[in-house]
Amino acid sequence: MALYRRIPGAIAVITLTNPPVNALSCTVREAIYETVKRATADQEVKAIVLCGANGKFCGGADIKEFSREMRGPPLVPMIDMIEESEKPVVAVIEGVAFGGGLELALGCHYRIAHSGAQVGLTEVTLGLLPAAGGTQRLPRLIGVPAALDIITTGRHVSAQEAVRLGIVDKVTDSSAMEEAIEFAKTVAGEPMGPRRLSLWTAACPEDLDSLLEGALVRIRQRSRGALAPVACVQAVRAAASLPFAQGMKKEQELMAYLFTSGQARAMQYCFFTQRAAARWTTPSGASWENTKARPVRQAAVIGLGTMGKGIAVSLSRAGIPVIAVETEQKRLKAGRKAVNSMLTRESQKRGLAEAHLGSISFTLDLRKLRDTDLVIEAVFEDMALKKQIFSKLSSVCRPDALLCTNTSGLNIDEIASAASRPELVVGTHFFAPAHVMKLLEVVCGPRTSPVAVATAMQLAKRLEKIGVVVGNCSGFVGNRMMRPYTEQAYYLLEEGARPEEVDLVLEEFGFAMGIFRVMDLSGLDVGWRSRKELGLTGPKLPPGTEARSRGGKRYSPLPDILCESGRLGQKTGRGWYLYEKERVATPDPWLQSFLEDYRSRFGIQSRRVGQDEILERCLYSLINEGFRILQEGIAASPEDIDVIYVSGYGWPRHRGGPMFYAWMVGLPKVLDKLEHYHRTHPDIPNLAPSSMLRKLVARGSPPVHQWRALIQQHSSQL
Ligand SMILES: C[C@H](O)[C@H](C)C(=O)SCCNC(=O)CCNC(=O)[C@H](O)C(C)(C)COP(=O)([O-])OP(=O)([O-])OC[C@H]1O[C@@H](n2cnc3c(N)ncnc32)[C@H](O)[C@@H]1OP(=O)([O-])[O-]
Repeated sequence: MALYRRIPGAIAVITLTNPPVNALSCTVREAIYETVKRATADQEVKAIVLCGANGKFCGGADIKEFSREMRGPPLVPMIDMIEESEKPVVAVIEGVAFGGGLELALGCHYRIAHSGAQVGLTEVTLGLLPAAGGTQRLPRLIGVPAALDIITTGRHVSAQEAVRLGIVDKVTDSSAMEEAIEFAKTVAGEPMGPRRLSLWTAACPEDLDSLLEGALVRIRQRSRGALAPVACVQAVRAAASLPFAQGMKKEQELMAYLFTSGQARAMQYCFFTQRAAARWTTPSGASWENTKARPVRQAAVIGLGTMGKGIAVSLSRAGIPVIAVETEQKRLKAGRKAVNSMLTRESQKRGLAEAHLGSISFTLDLRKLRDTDLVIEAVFEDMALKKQIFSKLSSVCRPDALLCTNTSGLNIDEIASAASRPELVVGTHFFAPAHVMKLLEVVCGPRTSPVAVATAMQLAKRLEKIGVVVGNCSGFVGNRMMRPYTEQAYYLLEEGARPEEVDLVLEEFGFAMGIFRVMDLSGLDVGWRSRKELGLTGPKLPPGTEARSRGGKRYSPLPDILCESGRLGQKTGRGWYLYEKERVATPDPWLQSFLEDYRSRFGIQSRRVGQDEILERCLYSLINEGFRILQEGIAASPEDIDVIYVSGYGWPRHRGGPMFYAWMVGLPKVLDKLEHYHRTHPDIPNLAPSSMLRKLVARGSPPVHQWRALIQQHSSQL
């Protein structure tokens, strides 16, 4: 809908009305055509003001319409009609002007923004490109370099930066509407020719080719294999080198190619599943709709290690006062110093005023937590230590305080058994660095109450994180699926592959980093500690245990041997790679001869391992574990698993997520390959296809959004 009204001063006001974000649905487009025609035809109207209802200008084209047959009037001629108006059209940008919303504003002759507004051509984040003239008008308005950056990244641009770049003509702290109306009166009657961007020429640097080549290099580093950003570069090249009409033709051609691509489907799937994750439910019937979260006015963090520091900064950044607790003065002092410098960097980076930050106090005294609403324990991954802390917290905290643990895989219910109110114990699994990573696994134990889940999910939203509710099992969802993936990587090395070969395949697939480079970055000792905790190596391993078998299952001692020899990754300059120059991984000849010795020691015949096998064994074993997790009800839906992997484990967005990817590849193929690899490696039981996968194939591989209904027939642990 678009409302039309006349106001004094010969002004017509057109208001886009399509909550919640005034998306340019078919109905809205029809209404814009109608109202703009009416205003331009009305002799008494001297200027037009275009705005959006509910404090938002426009969230762009209606993404929900993309999976349906497109109906209604197209956007491009609609925007051309506005641009061709002889009467000035002034856009009032409040809240957001994203994608087609900004393109609509670029068709207007003037743009007035509120200081809190954000603009952007975000289509690339949906696997598309700006296809309503954005790739042609924005470079003409602000020049090729700035437009190239905004279009290829899809980043949100603040009003302050937008006026600096010239995207908007004016920014106001007061009413942008009133400002726009007064402004419209001042330009009424002026010729609009000079304000039509399609008639402008895009300012571009001498060496356009190296600018565009530079952008392509950054795209390859940032999102290897993604089609949309590359198409964006081609469209901007057209803006810099072709007349408007030809440039528009190029834009449309590129959009037609992207619109039906699997990558666009995958990225739009990510858009909606990320939002759906907030609509959590549990089999008990508790859900985001019927369970009220408790207020969190003050929080506490126990332990100022790597995770604790990041969690404290996230809470403070959200304006929540924090009490940070440590056990020793030395660690407290170091923690305080680190947290304060992280906060300073954060507030500078985000332009956050000191006033916005929640205060942080540091203490050795747990009793200071008596009035705290929520405590997050982030100490060493040791069950006994965590239980000790939860027992102490039960005696000092208010009986209704929420007790959260940041464990990355220990049993939530066992930790809860040490607390006087196990129903208020919930897992809040942050990802390193905790003040950067978006994902928060909210882990439910069998006794965790709905109010605890609701409060933790509300906290996730407040911290601008993506909360996903998962059940309680070793490694929860994310880390549990990483285990078979990592094990396969080790087995591939045993059988003849090299770390750089495995990593290349995974990076070509779209991961920013392959598994061996990731392990070297986070430190091989992290996995070593949890294998020791699980008794797979180290002091808990029964003497005489076969080197390459645990409980009748294949086991690779490769990473243990590296750790025992002090090769812990980047932090020791050696791991799976050599790091002579800081952070630059180079293949290590030592590792090559070590692997050859290892294979001959265990009588393993080395062979050339193909790229397909590397990809399939790593990804399909991870996906298979995902099906087991769905089967056991540890995750409520495949969509939740995909959100976890895309927002917490670097799974490339243009691949949708592991479960969506499996469906795109074809479930019968995944099943077939798993059966093949399991036959070849019967000592790796987690290669055996899960019954959920078999069931879905037997049911004709229904689309991902239909799996949930099938899963609910199984038992849920949520
Ligand atoms: C031709 C042209 O070149 C091309 C081709 C295009 O234009 S392509 C389109 C380009 N547009 C975008 O990339 C902007 C996408 N949206 C956002 O970034 C955010 O939504 C937001 C605007 C910053 C608001 O954030 P929010 O946190 O306040 O609320 P929310 O929870 O995110 O959203 C609230 C509800 O609105 C829904 N929604 C948001 N934007 C939508 C859109 N463009 N189309 C359809 N639904 C949309 C969303 O699914 C959710 O629904 P539900 O879950 O409640 O059922």
